[in-house]
Amino acid sequence: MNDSPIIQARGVAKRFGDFEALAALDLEVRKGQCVGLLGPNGAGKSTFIGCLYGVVARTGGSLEVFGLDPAKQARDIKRRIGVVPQENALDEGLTVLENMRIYAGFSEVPRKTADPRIAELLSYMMLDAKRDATIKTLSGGMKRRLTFVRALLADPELLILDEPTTGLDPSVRHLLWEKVIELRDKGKTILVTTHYMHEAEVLCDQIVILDRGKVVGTGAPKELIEREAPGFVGIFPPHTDEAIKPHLDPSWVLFHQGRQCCVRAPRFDDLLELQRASGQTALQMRPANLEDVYLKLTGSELSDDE
Ligand SMILES: Nc1ncnc2c1ncn2[C@@H]1O[C@H](COP(=O)(O)OP(=O)(O)OP(=O)(O)O)[C@@H](O)[C@H]1O
Repeated sequence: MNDSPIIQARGVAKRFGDFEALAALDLEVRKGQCVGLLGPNGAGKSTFIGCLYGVVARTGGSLEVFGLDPAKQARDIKRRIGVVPQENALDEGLTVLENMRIYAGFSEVPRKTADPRIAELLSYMMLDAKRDATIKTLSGGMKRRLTFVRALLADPELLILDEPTTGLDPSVRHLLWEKVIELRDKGKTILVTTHYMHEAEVLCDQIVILDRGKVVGTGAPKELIEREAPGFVGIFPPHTDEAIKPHLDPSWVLFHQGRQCCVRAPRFDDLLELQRASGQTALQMRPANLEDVYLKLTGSELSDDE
């Protein structure tokens, strides 16, 4: 069995003039993995996706997708990738079916199989009743569902989802998650960018966190939490820092989320003791999660002495 990686990036760099959008990015994605690429706006996620797809020319490093170089063999790679871009890019004046047919043509789906495949996918995403509706009459959630199944037309080996659920209501988000999990369980390889940490925890078995073009953290969600931000977080109301600070153990971490004052401590009981000693009541106490890791690694977690 060929178990070479689907994506192998070594030291991938991209400069736009003097600006370094990606600096020496290493990433390996194996068949059947769902890998999440996280990072603040401008971290370089879309630039990397562009490099994979051959639309952005990297300026350094080596990159292979299915063992091929996107700088030289983009066409062969594109044929095997399905992309859900940040913007839906549907033709608003045409119907659902017309959009799917046009895309089937781009994706080189043979004419004979295109219509049955389109029918199957519209039904898969519960869009069959909208087959003849014009795109401009669809809701945002329907357009996103259509963009999602459009990416599946050629039954791609690798699916790239660029912020697939941004701005969607929770019911559509959950539907898309269900479908991504189904595809992952069937052995599809998936690369997803997202700003939703919970989405990354639900979908991804590996996470890569980028900040200003550099990898700042990588691992399975649970591993990352254990390594970077273990324990429990108490979220206290604004302006409670002064009351809390004298009661902190040096090993605990004080940081801010907006104006709220947060404390991460190893044990839940530590937070109960902190409440008692400081006379402050936490708004919420919860196990640390990927958001805590993200805030720490991308520099948003301000420690006491910063
Ligand atoms: N064609 C370009 N010319 C100059 N700079 C660019 C170009 N494309 C991207 N950049 C810059 O490269 C950096 C990385 O951008 P990129 O779109 O990859 O970030 P991102 O992580 O995808 O952000 P977002 O979450 O907002 O989509 C940004 O500072 C962006 O302004």
